[in-house]
Amino acid sequence: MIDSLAGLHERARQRLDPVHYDFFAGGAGAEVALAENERAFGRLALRPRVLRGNDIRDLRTTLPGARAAVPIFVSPTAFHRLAHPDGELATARATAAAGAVLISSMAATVAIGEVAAAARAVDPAAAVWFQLYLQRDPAVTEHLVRHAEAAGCSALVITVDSPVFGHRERDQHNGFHDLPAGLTTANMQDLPGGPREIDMSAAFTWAHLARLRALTRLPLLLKGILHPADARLAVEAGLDGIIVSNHGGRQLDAAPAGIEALPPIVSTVDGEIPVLLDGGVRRGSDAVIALALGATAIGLGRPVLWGLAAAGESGVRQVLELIRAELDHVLTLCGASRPAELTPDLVVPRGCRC
Ligand SMILES: Cc1cc2nc3c(=O)[nH]c(=O)nc-3n(C[C@H](O)[C@H](O)[C@H](O)COP(=O)(O)O)c2cc1C
Ligand SMILES: O=C(O)C(=O)c1ccccc1
Repeated sequence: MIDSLAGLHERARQRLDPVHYDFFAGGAGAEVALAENERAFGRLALRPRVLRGNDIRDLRTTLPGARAAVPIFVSPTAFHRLAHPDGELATARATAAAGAVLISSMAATVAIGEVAAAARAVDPAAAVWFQLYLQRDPAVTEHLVRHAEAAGCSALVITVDSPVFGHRERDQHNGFHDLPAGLTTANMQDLPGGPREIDMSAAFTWAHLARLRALTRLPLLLKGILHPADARLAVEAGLDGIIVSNHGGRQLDAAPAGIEALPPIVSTVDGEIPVLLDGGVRRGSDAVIALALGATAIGLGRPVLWGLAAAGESGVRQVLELIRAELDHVLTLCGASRPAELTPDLVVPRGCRC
């Protein structure tokens, strides 16, 4: 039986240590950006087309380093072994089974080599991307890149919305700072000079990104873009894609919702590179709205964590299958056969005369 996302969320809440639940669920500051991610979808309506002969549908989507069965990616999230003992291995198997793209976090509790191998054991063509924050010590950044390459990752995702770590008041109140004994940030253990902490820095510029560009032939995507001027700079810098995201409301609390930031970015990028989106996608209708506004694929952060905490690999499979089935259903109701047929005129503000 497949649960609703709300059912899986509730089961996850019951099973998780409340401190770890708060770490997964929480956002920065007053959690305005977190709430707005979901609310902003609620302010948009889909204006469907009819009589389009769309009884056969095709959700396949081409992305940098990935031919996905669905326009869905698992957003990078830290510490999956806090949610379930199988951690990122379970997430990798379920994501590969769904034909979605996995973005594995540098803050994973399983090393990228094992994560990618678990995905490929399910589907040899499974796409796994590696997410990293540029590290102040360039030797550490380079090692992470080489580990991702050796693991067979097909793209790198550089998260650029975290010059400093967001202020998470729930974590401060709960005193949550470190992983419990027995869990480690596995990607940070086998590095020059021994284990390192994940390091964030406000000193990075586009010049550092150019150096990374010269370091690897893997496709590079930037995650955490909200301003169209930065999207344009990403195109000019030769990036292979961008992910529009406010980091699930965990960084700048005054940030707009990803879905609100998307349209001007899609205009500026003008089809030159794919524009992906995450934040607040909870329903197939949210996914279709984002695709219609020009996203090539949508990401799921917390829903995957709820599935994982509720029922391990099976729970993540359920989450991905729920969103896929709803996406297909809403696509049908909107008169489209393929994500690429969705156009911005299908999306209108709720409460408008249309
Ligand atoms: C518990 C948690 C950990 C996260 N860890 C990372 C991370 O390591 N790297 C990263 O780029 N984004 C991280 N994010 C942000 C997600 O990639 C994503 O942008 C966000 O969760 C999407 O919003 P959603 O949770 O509403 O789907 C994290 C988010 C959560 C909830
Ligand atoms: O990025 C995050 O939101 C996050 O929670 C995290 C936690 C530990 C290390 C890196 C990121």
